[in-house]
Amino acid sequence: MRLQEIQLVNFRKHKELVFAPSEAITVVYGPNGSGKTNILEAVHYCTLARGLNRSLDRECLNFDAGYFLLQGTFADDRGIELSVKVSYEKNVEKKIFINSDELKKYSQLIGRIPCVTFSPMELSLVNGSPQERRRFMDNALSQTNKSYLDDLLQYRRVLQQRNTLLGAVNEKGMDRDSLEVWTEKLTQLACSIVSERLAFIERLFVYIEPVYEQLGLGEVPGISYRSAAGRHANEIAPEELFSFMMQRFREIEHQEIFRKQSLAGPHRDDLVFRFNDTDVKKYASQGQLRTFLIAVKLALHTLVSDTTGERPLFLLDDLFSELDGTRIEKILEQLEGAGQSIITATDRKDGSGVRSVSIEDLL
Ligand SMILES: Nc1ncnc2c1ncn2[C@@H]1O[C@H](COP(=O)(O)OP(=O)(O)OP(=O)(O)O)[C@@H](O)[C@H]1O
Repeated sequence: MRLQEIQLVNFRKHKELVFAPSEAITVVYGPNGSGKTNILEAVHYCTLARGLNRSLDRECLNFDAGYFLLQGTFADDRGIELSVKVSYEKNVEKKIFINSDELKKYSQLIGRIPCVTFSPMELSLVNGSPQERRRFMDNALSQTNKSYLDDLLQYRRVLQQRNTLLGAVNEKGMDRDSLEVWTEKLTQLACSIVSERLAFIERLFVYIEPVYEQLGLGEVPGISYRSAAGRHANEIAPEELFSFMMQRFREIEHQEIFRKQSLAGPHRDDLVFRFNDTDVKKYASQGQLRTFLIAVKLALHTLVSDTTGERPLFLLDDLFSELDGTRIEKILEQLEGAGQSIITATDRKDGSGVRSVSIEDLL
């Protein structure tokens, strides 16, 4: 998948801007605060119906404007074009159109234009809270697996119902039989989510290893799933997962009623990233942390590409900072074979397959 052209009207800093990247690597360079990330964010809107780093629609509206409009033209690897329009008016829900047809739900856009991002804010995936890592798995899986997204949305609804019920048992002494029904429902969905996540992590690791090998830095990555259900879920046979989780819920029922919330399940699970057999979060340097995140994203890019048959768009914000020259060259070498990448940086970068575009020339 590649972006042919995008037009921005009243989006963030840009009143009007047209950007047409090259088919391989484009580096958009310029001073801090000149609006480079704003362009990546606009592309991200057209692929995932939202801005980068969970920004709100109204935050993306230019300070002096009452609406913003984005129009992107994409072409898949077979050359079939797809146009996406996102329009937002102050205090009104945004509208998204694919080839002029308005989408009923934003989730209909997910997966149509596969996209992988790297942004310094995403370093929290490696060194931040478990929620960030769960979000990473959920976003990645939702792009490639529609039934995962359905299960996840249903799981969230059931979780809410069960938490309400736990509250009712606690406060009003409600009968626990109905709790058992909701525990079963929750466990069924939890099992499919955890199984999909485990398979995803296993596959992702298969892709991370060669990325690190090609980087040739002598650093060895590792990744594992940590289940709030007690022990490493990847040690449990899939057919035993349901009874294992049900048993776990029985064990913690008193605690759950006391706290009025569900204390086990995929909404509490985590990932552990390792590096040379130590926890990345605790021992990696800034540059190593960034390299780890980039390696995860390069691996994800290949995984999505192999799963969907379509090479995702690669959006990389502020890619080069805190990386030494060797790391930058090695990463660019890997991006060369990855389809279209759009990178932002403060300085121009020249090299094979790389086109540098000054932000000033776009304004
Ligand atoms: N809604 C908005 N309306 C107008 N200007 C905005 C809006 N949101 C952000 N900006 C401006 O956009 C600029 C930031 O743009 P952006 O993050 O794209 O910069 P950048 O070139 O990527 O910078 P850096 O190199 O520091 O990452 C800031 O000057 C900010 O004030």
